[in-house]
Amino acid sequence: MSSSLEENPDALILSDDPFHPANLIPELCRSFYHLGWVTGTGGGVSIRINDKAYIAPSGVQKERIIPTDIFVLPYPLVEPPSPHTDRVFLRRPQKNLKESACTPLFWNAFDLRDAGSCVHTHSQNAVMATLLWPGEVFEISHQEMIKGVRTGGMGKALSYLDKLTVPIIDNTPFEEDLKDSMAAAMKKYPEAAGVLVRRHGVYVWGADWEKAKTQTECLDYLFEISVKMKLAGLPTLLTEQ
Ligand SMILES: CSCCC(=O)C(=O)COP(=O)(O)O
Ligand SMILES: [Zn+2]
Repeated sequence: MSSSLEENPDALILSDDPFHPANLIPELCRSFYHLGWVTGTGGGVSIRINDKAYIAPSGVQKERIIPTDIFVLPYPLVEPPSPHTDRVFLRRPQKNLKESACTPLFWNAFDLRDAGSCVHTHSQNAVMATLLWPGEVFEISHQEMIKGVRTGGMGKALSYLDKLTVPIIDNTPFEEDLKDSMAAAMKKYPEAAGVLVRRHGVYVWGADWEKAKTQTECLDYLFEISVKMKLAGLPTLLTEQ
Protein backbone atom coordinates (compact mmCIF):
# COMPACT_ATOMS: atom_id res chain seq x y z
CA MET A 1 0.00 0.00 0.00
CA SER A 2 1.31 3.46 -0.84
CA SER A 3 2.27 5.64 2.12
CA SER A 4 -0.57 8.12 1.34
CA LEU A 5 -3.11 5.30 1.72
CA GLU A 6 -1.44 4.16 4.93
CA GLU A 7 -1.81 7.70 6.25
CA ASN A 8 -5.38 8.06 4.97
CA PRO A 9 -6.98 4.60 4.63
CA ASP A 10 -10.40 6.23 4.18
CA ALA A 11 -9.24 7.08 0.66
CA LEU A 12 -9.87 3.38 -0.01
CA ILE A 13 -13.61 3.78 0.58
CA LEU A 14 -14.45 7.42 -0.20
CA SER A 15 -15.32 7.96 -3.84
CA ASP A 16 -17.80 9.90 -5.97
CA ASP A 17 -17.94 6.95 -8.34
CA PRO A 18 -21.23 5.09 -7.79
CA PHE A 19 -19.48 1.94 -9.06
CA HIS A 20 -16.79 2.05 -6.36
CA PRO A 21 -17.23 -1.11 -4.21
CA ALA A 22 -17.72 0.96 -1.04
CA ASN A 23 -20.67 2.69 -2.71
CA LEU A 24 -21.97 -0.41 -4.48
CA ILE A 25 -22.08 -2.74 -1.46
CA PRO A 26 -24.53 -0.55 0.49
CA GLU A 27 -26.65 -0.06 -2.65
CA LEU A 28 -26.71 -3.78 -3.46
CA CYS A 29 -27.52 -4.67 0.15
CA ARG A 30 -30.50 -2.29 0.04
CA SER A 31 -31.88 -3.93 -3.09
CA PHE A 32 -31.16 -7.44 -1.74
CA TYR A 33 -33.03 -6.51 1.46
CA HIS A 34 -36.12 -5.70 -0.60
CA LEU A 35 -35.87 -9.14 -2.26
CA GLY A 36 -35.86 -10.77 1.20
CA TRP A 37 -32.27 -11.93 0.70
CA VAL A 38 -30.51 -10.06 3.54
CA THR A 39 -33.21 -9.37 6.14
CA GLY A 40 -32.54 -9.54 9.88
CA THR A 41 -28.86 -8.59 9.37
CA GLY A 42 -27.75 -11.88 7.73
CA GLY A 43 -26.43 -12.37 4.21
CA GLY A 44 -24.57 -9.82 2.12
CA VAL A 45 -22.21 -9.27 -0.77
CA SER A 46 -18.45 -8.90 -1.10
CA ILE A 47 -16.43 -7.45 -3.97
CA ARG A 48 -12.78 -8.15 -4.78
CA ILE A 49 -10.85 -6.06 -7.24
CA ASN A 50 -7.34 -7.38 -7.81
CA ASP A 51 -5.52 -7.14 -4.46
CA LYS A 52 -8.31 -5.60 -2.39
CA ALA A 53 -11.50 -7.14 -0.97
CA TYR A 54 -14.39 -5.00 0.24
CA ILE A 55 -16.45 -6.54 3.04
CA ALA A 56 -19.58 -5.35 4.91
CA PRO A 57 -19.85 -5.35 8.71
CA SER A 58 -21.38 -8.23 10.65
CA GLY A 59 -24.66 -8.28 12.50
CA VAL A 60 -25.95 -4.91 11.34
CA GLN A 61 -29.01 -4.01 9.27
CA LYS A 62 -27.48 -4.58 5.85
CA GLU A 63 -29.94 -2.24 4.12
CA ARG A 64 -28.64 0.68 6.24
CA ILE A 65 -24.88 0.35 5.85
CA ILE A 66 -22.92 3.30 4.47
CA PRO A 67 -19.54 3.45 2.68
CA THR A 68 -17.63 4.27 5.88
CA ASP A 69 -18.87 0.96 7.37
CA ILE A 70 -16.91 -1.02 4.76
CA PHE A 71 -13.80 -3.05 5.63
CA VAL A 72 -10.98 -3.35 3.09
CA LEU A 73 -8.79 -6.44 3.32
CA PRO A 74 -5.67 -7.29 1.35
CA TYR A 75 -6.00 -10.08 -1.19
CA PRO A 76 -4.43 -12.52 -0.69
CA LEU A 77 -4.82 -12.30 3.08
CA VAL A 78 -1.81 -11.14 5.07
CA GLU A 79 -1.17 -13.46 8.00
CA PRO A 80 -1.66 -11.73 11.38
CA PRO A 81 1.56 -11.32 13.38
CA SER A 82 0.36 -13.92 15.92
CA PRO A 83 -2.54 -16.37 16.07
CA HIS A 84 -4.02 -14.27 18.87
CA THR A 85 -4.11 -11.03 16.93
CA ASP A 86 -6.84 -9.80 14.63
CA ARG A 87 -6.91 -10.01 10.83
CA VAL A 88 -4.77 -7.54 8.89
CA PHE A 89 -6.97 -4.84 7.32
CA LEU A 90 -6.08 -2.14 4.83
CA ARG A 91 -8.93 -0.10 6.22
CA ARG A 92 -11.44 -0.65 9.00
CA PRO A 93 -14.39 1.48 10.14
CA GLN A 94 -14.01 3.86 13.06
CA LYS A 95 -17.31 2.55 14.46
CA ASN A 96 -17.05 -0.51 16.67
CA LEU A 97 -17.86 -3.02 13.93
CA LYS A 98 -16.63 -6.49 13.07
CA GLU A 99 -16.19 -7.76 9.53
CA SER A 100 -18.90 -10.10 8.16
CA ALA A 101 -18.83 -13.64 9.54
CA CYS A 102 -19.18 -14.67 5.88
CA THR A 103 -15.63 -13.45 5.14
CA PRO A 104 -14.02 -16.97 5.11
CA LEU A 105 -16.82 -18.17 2.80
CA PHE A 106 -16.35 -15.23 0.45
CA TRP A 107 -12.65 -16.13 0.47
CA ASN A 108 -13.50 -19.62 -0.78
CA ALA A 109 -15.03 -18.01 -3.87
CA PHE A 110 -11.99 -15.74 -4.36
CA ASP A 111 -9.39 -18.46 -3.76
CA LEU A 112 -11.01 -21.49 -5.40
CA ARG A 113 -12.74 -19.77 -8.33
CA ASP A 114 -10.85 -16.49 -8.72
CA ALA A 115 -14.23 -14.79 -8.25
CA GLY A 116 -14.52 -11.00 -8.14
CA SER A 117 -17.69 -11.03 -6.06
CA CYS A 118 -19.73 -13.36 -3.89
CA VAL A 119 -23.35 -12.98 -2.73
CA HIS A 120 -24.79 -14.71 0.34
CA THR A 121 -28.59 -14.78 0.66
CA HIS A 122 -30.99 -16.07 3.26
CA SER A 123 -33.71 -16.24 0.59
CA GLN A 124 -36.60 -18.48 1.61
CA ASN A 125 -36.53 -19.90 -1.94
CA ALA A 126 -33.01 -21.23 -1.31
CA VAL A 127 -33.91 -22.53 2.14
CA MET A 128 -37.06 -24.28 0.85
CA ALA A 129 -35.01 -25.89 -1.94
CA THR A 130 -32.65 -27.36 0.66
CA LEU A 131 -35.62 -28.82 2.51
CA LEU A 132 -37.32 -30.34 -0.52
CA TRP A 133 -34.05 -31.72 -1.93
CA PRO A 134 -32.86 -33.78 1.07
CA GLY A 135 -29.72 -35.17 -0.63
CA GLU A 136 -26.31 -33.74 -1.47
CA VAL A 137 -27.47 -31.74 -4.52
CA PHE A 138 -30.27 -29.59 -5.88
CA GLU A 139 -30.97 -30.31 -9.55
CA ILE A 140 -33.27 -28.89 -12.21
CA SER A 141 -33.46 -29.12 -15.99
CA HIS A 142 -35.34 -27.57 -18.89
CA GLN A 143 -35.79 -24.06 -17.58
CA GLU A 144 -34.87 -20.97 -19.62
CA MET A 145 -33.22 -19.25 -16.63
CA ILE A 146 -30.56 -22.01 -16.51
CA LYS A 147 -28.97 -20.06 -19.41
CA GLY A 148 -28.19 -17.19 -17.00
CA VAL A 149 -25.82 -19.36 -14.96
CA ARG A 150 -22.18 -19.98 -15.88
CA THR A 151 -20.14 -23.15 -15.48
CA GLY A 152 -18.44 -22.89 -12.10
CA GLY A 153 -19.92 -19.40 -11.87
CA MET A 154 -17.03 -18.14 -14.00
CA GLY A 155 -16.98 -20.07 -17.29
CA LYS A 156 -19.30 -20.18 -20.28
CA ALA A 157 -23.05 -19.86 -19.86
CA LEU A 158 -25.03 -23.07 -19.48
CA SER A 159 -27.36 -24.18 -22.27
CA TYR A 160 -31.11 -24.76 -21.96
CA LEU A 161 -30.22 -28.43 -22.38
CA ASP A 162 -27.75 -28.50 -19.46
CA LYS A 163 -28.89 -29.82 -16.10
CA LEU A 164 -28.20 -27.33 -13.30
CA THR A 165 -26.63 -28.85 -10.18
CA VAL A 166 -25.99 -26.97 -6.93
CA PRO A 167 -24.40 -28.85 -4.00
CA ILE A 168 -26.03 -28.63 -0.57
CA ILE A 169 -23.99 -28.60 2.64
CA ASP A 170 -25.27 -28.86 6.21
CA ASN A 171 -25.51 -25.76 8.33
CA THR A 172 -23.27 -25.12 11.33
CA PRO A 173 -23.99 -22.99 14.42
CA PHE A 174 -21.32 -20.47 13.38
CA GLU A 175 -21.19 -19.12 9.81
CA GLU A 176 -17.38 -19.24 9.60
CA ASP A 177 -17.40 -23.00 10.35
CA LEU A 178 -19.00 -23.57 6.94
CA LYS A 179 -15.66 -22.77 5.26
CA ASP A 180 -14.26 -26.30 4.95
CA SER A 181 -17.48 -28.02 3.87
CA MET A 182 -18.16 -25.25 1.35
CA ALA A 183 -14.62 -25.65 -0.04
CA ALA A 184 -15.07 -29.45 -0.22
CA ALA A 185 -18.37 -29.02 -2.12
CA MET A 186 -16.75 -26.55 -4.53
CA LYS A 187 -13.97 -29.06 -5.25
CA LYS A 188 -16.38 -31.97 -5.68
CA TYR A 189 -18.72 -29.92 -7.95
CA PRO A 190 -16.37 -27.69 -9.97
CA GLU A 191 -19.16 -26.81 -12.42
CA ALA A 192 -21.47 -25.42 -9.73
CA ALA A 193 -22.02 -21.66 -9.58
CA GLY A 194 -22.99 -21.69 -5.92
CA VAL A 195 -23.35 -23.74 -2.75
CA LEU A 196 -26.64 -24.11 -0.87
CA VAL A 197 -26.55 -24.30 2.93
CA ARG A 198 -29.37 -26.39 4.37
CA ARG A 199 -31.85 -24.45 6.52
CA HIS A 200 -29.75 -21.31 5.94
CA GLY A 201 -29.34 -19.93 2.40
CA VAL A 202 -26.93 -19.89 -0.52
CA TYR A 203 -23.52 -18.56 -1.60
CA VAL A 204 -23.18 -17.57 -5.29
CA TRP A 205 -20.13 -16.04 -6.97
CA GLY A 206 -19.15 -14.55 -10.29
CA ALA A 207 -16.29 -12.87 -12.10
CA ASP A 208 -17.58 -9.45 -10.99
CA TRP A 209 -20.48 -8.06 -8.98
CA GLU A 210 -22.77 -7.85 -12.00
CA LYS A 211 -22.30 -11.54 -12.82
CA ALA A 212 -22.57 -12.60 -9.17
CA LYS A 213 -25.81 -10.59 -8.89
CA THR A 214 -27.45 -11.83 -12.07
CA GLN A 215 -26.46 -15.44 -11.37
CA THR A 216 -27.95 -15.14 -7.88
CA GLU A 217 -31.14 -13.79 -9.47
CA CYS A 218 -31.30 -16.72 -11.92
CA LEU A 219 -30.58 -19.28 -9.21
CA ASP A 220 -33.13 -17.75 -6.86
CA TYR A 221 -35.74 -17.85 -9.64
CA LEU A 222 -34.86 -21.51 -10.27
CA PHE A 223 -35.07 -22.37 -6.55
CA GLU A 224 -38.46 -20.65 -6.35
CA ILE A 225 -39.99 -22.26 -9.40
CA SER A 226 -38.59 -25.69 -8.56
CA VAL A 227 -40.10 -25.54 -5.07
CA LYS A 228 -43.47 -24.56 -6.57
CA MET A 229 -43.20 -27.33 -9.18
CA LYS A 230 -42.31 -29.94 -6.58
CA LEU A 231 -45.17 -28.85 -4.32
CA ALA A 232 -47.51 -29.02 -7.35
CA GLY A 233 -46.34 -32.59 -8.02
CA LEU A 234 -44.57 -31.63 -11.27
CA PRO A 235 -41.20 -33.20 -12.21
CA THR A 236 -38.25 -30.80 -12.10
CA LEU A 237 -35.92 -33.05 -14.09
CA LEU A 238 -36.95 -34.08 -17.61
CA THR A 239 -35.17 -36.67 -19.67
CA GLU A 240 -36.67 -35.76 -23.06
CA GLN A 241 -35.73 -32.53 -24.87
C1 LIG B 1 -29.65 -13.62 11.54
S1 LIG B 1 -28.17 -13.70 10.69
C2 LIG B 1 -27.26 -15.11 11.28
C3 LIG B 1 -25.86 -15.18 10.80
C4 LIG B 1 -25.76 -15.38 9.32
O1 LIG B 1 -26.30 -16.33 8.78
C5 LIG B 1 -25.04 -14.45 8.49
O2 LIG B 1 -25.07 -14.55 7.27
C6 LIG B 1 -24.26 -13.39 9.17
O3 LIG B 1 -23.70 -12.49 8.30
P1 LIG B 1 -22.97 -11.19 8.86
O4 LIG B 1 -22.48 -10.53 7.60
O5 LIG B 1 -23.99 -10.36 9.57
O6 LIG B 1 -21.86 -11.62 9.76
ZN1 LIG C 1 -25.88 -16.53 6.60
